[in-house]
Amino acid sequence: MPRMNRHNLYAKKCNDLWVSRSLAEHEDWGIRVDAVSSAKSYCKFEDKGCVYYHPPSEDTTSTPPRSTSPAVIAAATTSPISAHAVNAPVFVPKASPLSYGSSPPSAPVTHHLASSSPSSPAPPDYRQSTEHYGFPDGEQMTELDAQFYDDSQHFNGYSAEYTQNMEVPFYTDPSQVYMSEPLDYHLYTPTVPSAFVTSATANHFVPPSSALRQLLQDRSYTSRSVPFISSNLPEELQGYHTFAPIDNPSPPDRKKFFFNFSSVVYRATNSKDGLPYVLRRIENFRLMQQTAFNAIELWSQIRHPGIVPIHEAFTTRSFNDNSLVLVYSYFPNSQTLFDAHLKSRQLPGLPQHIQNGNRTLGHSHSLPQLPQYGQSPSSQLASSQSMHQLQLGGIPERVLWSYIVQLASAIKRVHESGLAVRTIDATKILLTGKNRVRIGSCAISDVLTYDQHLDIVALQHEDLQHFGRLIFALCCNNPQATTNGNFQKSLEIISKTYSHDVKTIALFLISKNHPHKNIGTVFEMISSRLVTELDDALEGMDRLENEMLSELENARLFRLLCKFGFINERPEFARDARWSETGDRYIIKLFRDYVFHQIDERGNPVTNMSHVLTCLNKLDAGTEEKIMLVARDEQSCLVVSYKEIKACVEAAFNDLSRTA
Ligand SMILES: Nc1ncnc2c1ncn2[C@@H]1O[C@H](COP(=O)(O)OP(=O)(O)OP(=O)(O)O)[C@@H](O)[C@H]1O
Repeated sequence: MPRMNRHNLYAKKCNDLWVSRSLAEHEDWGIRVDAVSSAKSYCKFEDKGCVYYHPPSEDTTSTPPRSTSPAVIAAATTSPISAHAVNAPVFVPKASPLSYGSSPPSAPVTHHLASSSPSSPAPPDYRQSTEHYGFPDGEQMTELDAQFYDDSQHFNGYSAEYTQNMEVPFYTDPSQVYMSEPLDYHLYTPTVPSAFVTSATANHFVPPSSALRQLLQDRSYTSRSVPFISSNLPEELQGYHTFAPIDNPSPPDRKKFFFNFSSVVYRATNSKDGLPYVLRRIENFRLMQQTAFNAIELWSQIRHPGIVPIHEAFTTRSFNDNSLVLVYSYFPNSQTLFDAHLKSRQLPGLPQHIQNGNRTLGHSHSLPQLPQYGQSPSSQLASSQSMHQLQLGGIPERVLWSYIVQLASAIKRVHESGLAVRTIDATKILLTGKNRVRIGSCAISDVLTYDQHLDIVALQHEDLQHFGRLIFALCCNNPQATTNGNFQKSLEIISKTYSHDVKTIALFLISKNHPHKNIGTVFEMISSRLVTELDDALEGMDRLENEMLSELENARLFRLLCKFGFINERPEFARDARWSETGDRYIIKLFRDYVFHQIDERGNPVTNMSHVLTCLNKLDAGTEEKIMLVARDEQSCLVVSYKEIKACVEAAFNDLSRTA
């Protein structure tokens, strides 16, 4: 004997518009019904032991003559349940052991739940009094009910894109009768109309919605990935544990950026806050005086969107040498500008993952890779000028100006703090998001040269020169664009492929003895570009706000699910039927079954997220819509509104909270 359809969404009445359903049900029971020939069908086994309810025969007087027209059959078997059809009386199980409770998703009600107010002193035991909520045979839907069910025609505030994704029917066969549950706009936080903030197109700083989610997933995956634990690394060091090297080249390729000291970068987790950090270790450096760390104090006060924040520094012998370790914020999946723009072009033909060398952490290999942050998305290829710039190996001018503005702003902050950056180099500037750059490895040079008493103005001049060299390198796709006799050729490339303003600012920055050379003058020169940058940044902010708005729903539903988790099946009340099986809690239990434990006509679990989302949102909004909840023994059912269930959930939760 097949399993009973305990929470079937359809009324199982062997008549009328339920013909396709009843046919299936009969087949379930091994009884063939071969006489379905009209919209007003009949059951051939009505008088031969059919287990289903058959309405009284007076109905048949108004039955139109049977038609054998295929069109009529199709209409009868494929049309979704209509408002009128829902009006038909719902099967109320009598004493027969073979009768099944049935619950359409929303049932017309004329009998209301007497009282489910959380404040009622003694909630009724609904299991004992459910007859009141059944439908007497032949009861008709009121005009009000009909209007109510016509609600499905109302405006659906969700975008077509969303509903397409979410409204997956419960059953695979679309011809089956299923009352769709439109997502009602007032149950949700309305999103900003796409005419104002489009989420499908890329902003200069924010990729399209789907790519943004993927990007964040990838970052989160990288942050949480369990690193390969090397036996050479300390297990614990100054409150950091789980060390993993990030993308460090093997010794022969390793450059000595910091005054002939080589450095290694690790990711490690801080025991205090549990967050991942980047630890840059300067190998074989012996710090002689504590005063060298004064620079760290100054740098740690600088908070700027264009600078990787430094947190602390310490010396250690845990790596079997004298090492200096500086701790920075971790930006998962970031790349250096060198890796993003210069390295890949230097080795044409080699796949990126090979060019990336022995990358250990930093990019999630097992997840599909997004286009690299800095590499040109199609929107950046729009102009033929950008195309030309890319063909020649440089980066699109819009991206270049974005980098110039961000880096200039970061340099300005540092110079105004009386410091010099000293790490303006493609290998030390990180691309941490779409067209977002941050200067990394700050403060190291200051610690390493703490005893040299260098002239800060000269160092700031040097910063600007390095800035100019970086622009040349990015435009010409050549890290040595200004050295080794390449300067004239590089200048020609810039003149041909970029605007006059790029050439002017690049030349100004690398010039040696310009009388007014400082970061303030740089800003005067690039002022016209700031507006575009600001506009794009603000537009990106709107986009992100909009993305966040759609996530607000998650919090609502999560809170609801938590409450269900607290209330349902509490072990300490397992034997206390008065608590868990009566009143509010009983309704909540049945509602939980209604939401999560639906089964289809074959007895298979229905795992339709759309149904769950719709129900939970209606519950959270506390709508007046009524649903029929069927007891697990299928001997009784309740008709309650979402509003009443909401009150039950609140009451039960408050009840628990009070005793907590
Ligand atoms: N704060 C950070 N967050 C995330 N990743 C970082 C951070 N700082 C550096 N990295 C990553 O660590 C890796 C190594 O950085 P490093 O500065 O050593 O680059 P490099 O190109 O190997 O330079 P060098 O040749 O000087 O060692 C780079 O892939 C970089 O993206």
